Amino acid sequence: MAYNASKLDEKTIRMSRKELFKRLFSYLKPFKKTIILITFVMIIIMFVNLLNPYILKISIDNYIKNSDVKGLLIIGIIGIILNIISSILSRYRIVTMGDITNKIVVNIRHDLYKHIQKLSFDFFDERPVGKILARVIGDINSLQNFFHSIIVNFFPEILTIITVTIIMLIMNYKLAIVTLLVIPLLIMTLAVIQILVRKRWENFRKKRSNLNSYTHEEFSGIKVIQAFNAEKKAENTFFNYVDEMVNSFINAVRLQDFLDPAIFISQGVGLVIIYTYSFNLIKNNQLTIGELFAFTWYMSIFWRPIFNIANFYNNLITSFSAADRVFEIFNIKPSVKDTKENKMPEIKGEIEFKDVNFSYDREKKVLKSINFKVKEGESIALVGPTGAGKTTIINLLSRFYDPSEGQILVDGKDIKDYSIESYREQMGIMLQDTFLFSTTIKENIIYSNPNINEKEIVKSSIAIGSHTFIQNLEKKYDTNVNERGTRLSVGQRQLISLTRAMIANPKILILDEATSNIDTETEQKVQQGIKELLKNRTSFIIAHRLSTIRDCDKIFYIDNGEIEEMGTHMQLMEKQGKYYELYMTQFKFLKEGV
Ligand SMILES: Nc1ncnc2c1ncn2[C@@H]1O[C@H](COP(=O)(O)OP(=O)(O)OP(=O)(O)O)[C@@H](O)[C@H]1O
Repeated sequence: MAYNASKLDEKTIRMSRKELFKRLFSYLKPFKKTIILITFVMIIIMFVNLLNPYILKISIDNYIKNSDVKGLLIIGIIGIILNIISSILSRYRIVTMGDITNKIVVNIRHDLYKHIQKLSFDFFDERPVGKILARVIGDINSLQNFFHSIIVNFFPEILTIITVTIIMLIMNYKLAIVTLLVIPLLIMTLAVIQILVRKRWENFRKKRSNLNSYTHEEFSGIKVIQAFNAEKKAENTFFNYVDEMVNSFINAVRLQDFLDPAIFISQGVGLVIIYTYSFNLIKNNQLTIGELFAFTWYMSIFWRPIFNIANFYNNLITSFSAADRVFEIFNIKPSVKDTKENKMPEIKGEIEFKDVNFSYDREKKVLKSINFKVKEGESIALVGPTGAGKTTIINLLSRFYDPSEGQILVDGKDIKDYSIESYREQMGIMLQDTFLFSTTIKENIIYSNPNINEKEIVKSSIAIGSHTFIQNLEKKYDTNVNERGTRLSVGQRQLISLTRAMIANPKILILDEATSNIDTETEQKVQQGIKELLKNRTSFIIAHRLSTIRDCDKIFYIDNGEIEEMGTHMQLMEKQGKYYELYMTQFKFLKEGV
């Protein structure tokens, strides 16, 4: 838990190779037919490639040796035609494979995006957004190499190695066996490098993810950095992250660079063995010159796929750590379980919390035995000190989290038993963090109800009090608000966000500090609008300014995760308890302030 910091390396859970391959290969299934066609094309290409040395052998042993120019010409033309066909097919194969690998990567990214969207708040609590981005973008891009290598290189190369080995064995089995002697040594070297390198690539990905997360956070908080003249400090931290990433990269690459020399040495040793051994065979007439030329050509055809497979192997090792990171997220199930098939019927609005306990981190209890029942259409205010648990009650009612213990009933039904979508579409939620998207005001308002018409938008905006300032903007409702709505003042953002919640026409309305940043004069107007819109809906309002919630049907005073007092404003004032104290403090403060 609680891993949400750029500098903390993520813990990745390694999957077994079998499981990884199973998951990766499942993405090849939709392209089965094209892959079969491509494999067929590849076999033709391979056949032509393997024929070339044989054509050379015939040319030398049959035509050059006997000075048969006509025969040489014919076999030359056949060779050229075959190679032209092979080149055309090669081009087709490369273009088609590129297309397939791109599509596969799009599919994985799409699936991952859809999956992450369904994950519950605790998933996002536990990791910085930058680290999620690193997986959705960087790690998935690395998988493209894997698929490209596996389809473009791996299968045809394996096929080539097998066929060339058979040809070499048929041509001269003694020479072939001698040639293959170096292979076990090579495989052992590759295996050792693989074991060591995988860990280093894993480390590189973690460092890259940290850098991603830090950069994302720094640019999001650039105003704070500039306000506190902290550019230099931020820059130094940034370069530390870059250094860590570069070092981890060099560490991995250094080890991986042993792969190529290992292959070169094996190939060199193989050639020396062939020439030494074939010298005696030719002397004893057990091998012709043409056969030797053809054999060495086959040898080079044999080593080319080994090089390519080693490259593929490189990709595979780097892709394993990327795949681990991608599929690890796929394995995370939303902690808030969705009962998709069970649609929530139309909500009337009776809400009951039955012995609800909750903890974000399974350690510290944030809500303790919360019990209350609210009638249909009532407005409830949640008040109390900072960190008391007010937003947490709203989070549970909105099903952003599920209670650790107890039940939340709406119209007598446990909300856990119904689909989240069918439940939330009957709610209007305005969160404390008024988040606007970088699009127009209109798009932001209709986010909760895309089918609403212009007239309704204006009507709601007038009721909430956002219409006047929107009319004064250069493009009115079509004005772009910039990322997170920075084009608007904080109060204006709240008004837009409030209009968005209202436009959802919800049965349950939740307003968390809806008017905390709006000036007193506008607020009075907004209060009137809110009052209108609260009619016929059950609503929960969190407010620190108590003047705004005096008229609510019930007020809950929350402290330290418990409901300490409950009643109307008048009842709680008469009781002269904690609510009374808070109210009087604010009242006195305002009076003195005035
Ligand atoms: N995502 C989270 N992960 C862990 N702890 C959390 C999380 N959100 C809130 N908390 C903790 O839960 C407690 C209750 O927080 P909550 O946001 O419900 O308080 P609040 O009454 O709404 O406060 P405020 O009036 O300041 O908004 C606090 O101690 C807070 O630190």
